[in-house]
Amino acid sequence: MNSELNPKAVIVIFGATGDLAKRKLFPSIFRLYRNKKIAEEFAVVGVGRRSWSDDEFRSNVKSSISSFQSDSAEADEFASHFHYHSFDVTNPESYLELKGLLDDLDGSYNIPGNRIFYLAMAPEFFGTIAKQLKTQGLTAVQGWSRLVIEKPFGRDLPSANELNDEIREAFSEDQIYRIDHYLGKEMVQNIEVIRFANALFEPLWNNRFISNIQVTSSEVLGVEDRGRYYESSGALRDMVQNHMMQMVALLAMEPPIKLTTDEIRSEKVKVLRAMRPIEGERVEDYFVRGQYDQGLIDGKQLPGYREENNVDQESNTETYAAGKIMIDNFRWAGVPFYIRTGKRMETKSTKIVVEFKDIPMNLYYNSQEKENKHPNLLVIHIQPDEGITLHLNAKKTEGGAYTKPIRLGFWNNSVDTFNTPEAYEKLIDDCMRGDATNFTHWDEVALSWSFVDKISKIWEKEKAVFPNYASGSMGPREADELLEKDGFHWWPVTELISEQGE
Ligand SMILES: NC(=O)C1=CN([C@@H]2O[C@H](COP(=O)(O)OP(=O)(O)OC[C@H]3O[C@@H](n4cnc5c(N)ncnc54)[C@H](OP(=O)(O)O)[C@@H]3O)[C@@H](O)[C@H]2O)C=CC1
Ligand SMILES: O=C1O[C@H](COP(=O)(O)O)[C@@H](O)[C@H](O)[C@H]1O
Repeated sequence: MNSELNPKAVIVIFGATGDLAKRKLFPSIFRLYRNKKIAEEFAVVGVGRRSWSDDEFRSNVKSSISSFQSDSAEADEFASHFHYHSFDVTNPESYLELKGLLDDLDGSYNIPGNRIFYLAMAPEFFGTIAKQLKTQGLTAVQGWSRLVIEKPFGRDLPSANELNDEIREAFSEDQIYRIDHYLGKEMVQNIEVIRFANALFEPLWNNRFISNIQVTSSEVLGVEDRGRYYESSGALRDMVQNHMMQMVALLAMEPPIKLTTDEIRSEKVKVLRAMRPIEGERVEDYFVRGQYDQGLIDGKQLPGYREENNVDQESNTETYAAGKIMIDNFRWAGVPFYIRTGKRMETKSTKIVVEFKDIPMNLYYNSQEKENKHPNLLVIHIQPDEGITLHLNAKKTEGGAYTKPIRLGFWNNSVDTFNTPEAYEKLIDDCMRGDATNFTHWDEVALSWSFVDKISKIWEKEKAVFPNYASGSMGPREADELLEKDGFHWWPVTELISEQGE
């Protein structure tokens, strides 16, 4: 792992007048600046078509950080590092002007030619920008050049391949940082630590002791103003292909021989290769889709997906997906990894539940005392609360040989609330330091698309009976049946918390 501390660099944000830049990128850069994680000599160049002046751009930056700073001198100093350059990225001539600006900034901030090109724009522009950056000489610098690419990375394997070929003409794989913001989340990064730094878990982390693993990422928000994008995506492409599969890979991978980018990625790739392909008629046995209907959340009546802006009234797009992933290798043979994700669900929550098998003979359990049986669970709370709870059995105080479930908990929020870095902050920091561990390698992207494409091919061909779950629920009934037929049930995310949690 490369970790150059406090590197000096120019960050060029393509799409700097957009939503992502304002909500995530500027606040993250500000926190890095405040925590002295970037050198004082840094510059940010924003690119967009709008004809903003530097001052207009800087006031947009300042308004994006206003919620966590009140010192206007500090905000002014921070914003003074930001420069705006208006141009249409499809116009090749404009890149030479940008080059001139970057060279000047290198000189005035004493930056040794280190550049991050952050593409916070629609993917149709990624190939063009990458090509122009190379052909117009913006990457021919003394320092390093890195390309950060936002999602979506294609909408299937062929389109992802095409996009990859385009950007690979200008940047090598080790210069490309494909963002999966879940990999920047504190507790997602903690999966490896929980597994590989605890003598308690790793010996049990296999099909002899684990009965199933459940990964839930539920959202209360609907599709909001992203109907156009979402109609051509759906939950499978939007969440499963990237975030859900990455979490499964981290849960299932073998211990890497070293904590280096290549070793970790190589173990994740092996998991993705071992995933049983789900195709043809098997899709309905392994995967369930849903689309939200109207419903009540927090007392508010909300519209169904088909009534949202830019959504077809007969839309066949899924806003919910659940599935059973089987990893056909020695460690995991026979252990289902259940995943589910959806919009307009009961609660916003991302959790992993590792359910352990019962012990060979449980003295405290008989058929009359069914409620006594509580499997051991390890729950990794990813968001909104961050922590771990271990569900065990202890003696019931009221006499008799009865047990009661107890929980041992660790809550990250209560230790480190303010300082827990936001996902984008960590990822920008990693990229500045040249650490690509928490970004996805092309091999991971390709294998995930290959898995997901087989399912979407069937779903696109067969019209679903939608809508099939009410807003404010936990998804369609078929998702419960998916587990019931294996003798399991979803652990309700709202009941897995403790008083310290959500
Ligand atoms: N917003 C979010 O929360 C998330 C976004 N993403 C991804 O990030 C990317 C950006 O999303 P978002 O910020 O929401 O998008 P927006 O639509 O808000 O912003 C698009 C940006 O692209 C610029 N732009 C568009 N066309 C051109 C052009 N021809 N030349 C120069 N600039 C252009 C716009 O500038 P102008 O209007 O001034 O021309 C604007 O700055 C997308 O790939 C999206 O999928 C990923 C995860 C979350
Ligand atoms: O990538 C995406 O993620 C968000 C959910 O992210 P989270 O960090 O809030 O869990 C999702 O809303 C969006 O549709 C998707 O594109």
